[in-house]
Amino acid sequence: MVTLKLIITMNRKELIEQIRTKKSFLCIGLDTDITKIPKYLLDTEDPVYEFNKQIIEATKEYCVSYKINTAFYESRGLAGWQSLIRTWNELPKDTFSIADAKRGDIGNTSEMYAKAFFQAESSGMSFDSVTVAPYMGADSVKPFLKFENKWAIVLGLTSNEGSKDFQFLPVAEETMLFERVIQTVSGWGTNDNIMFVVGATRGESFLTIRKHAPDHFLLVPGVGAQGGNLQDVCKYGMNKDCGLLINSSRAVIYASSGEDFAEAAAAEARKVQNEMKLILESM
Ligand SMILES: O=C(O)c1cc(=O)[nH]c(=O)n1[C@@H]1O[C@H](COP(=O)(O)O)[C@@H](O)[C@H]1O
Repeated sequence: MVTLKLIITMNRKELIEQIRTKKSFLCIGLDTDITKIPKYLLDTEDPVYEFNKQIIEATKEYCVSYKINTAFYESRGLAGWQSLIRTWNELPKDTFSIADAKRGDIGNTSEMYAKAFFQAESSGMSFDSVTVAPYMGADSVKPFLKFENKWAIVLGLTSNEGSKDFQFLPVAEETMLFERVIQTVSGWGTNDNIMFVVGATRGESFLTIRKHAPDHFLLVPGVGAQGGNLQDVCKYGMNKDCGLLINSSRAVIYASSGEDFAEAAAAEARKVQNEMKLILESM
């Protein structure tokens, strides 16, 4: 039985304050694969939760956000959902929480997905935000925007190779599909309840994205294991409020496969935070 924590949401102003206070815009991804965690943890009741708890404790001063990729939990059935709920419960109040579930369906189904990640009374979890795929259009995204103080983080331009299959297709003269997505989705909500995912591997495209979404926060995965460049992302993607949450998952949480995994994760997070501090100071 999991005891629910007091639910406190984080709005845009509070997120910006956290970035200024911690001098960090790092989001740590808890993509916790049970086959990759140190073997000694497998003797505990909930190894994935135990791993996450130690990672969170060791890294919380260096980041402003945690992103839990739900696939790593859903793939383990009931035990995985329990690890997910317990981990959500451990997330510090001063961090912005992201359920990276990439949901989106017809309206009444999207509403159920929103309840699954936002409404603790029904699901046991209340994340600040959930990642949403926009392919099914307005009625699939808007249900996520009906929840007060909650955010939809909509896929804009993704970091993977396959992003070239559709996202760069021209839909009008000098307009690519990802641009149309960002222009249109921006009109469905505000920069207080919509962010966009933009892959760090797309450094050159941040200028284009900022033309369409100058004030929105961007969630930027792809630094670390996928090789995206932090300096380039900041150069082209930052706005006056910082406007970026940079995610790193594997490079932080698997910095060591030994019993020192939490200290190694802290050292990696500190290294990225130090770089971010210098960038913020030079803004
Ligand atoms: O929405 C995402 O978070 C996401 C979008 C994207 O374009 N690329 C991408 O890598 N992600 C996620 O970001 C994380 C990246 O993990 P690392 O490559 O290990 O840092 C994973 O959870 C991915 O699912």
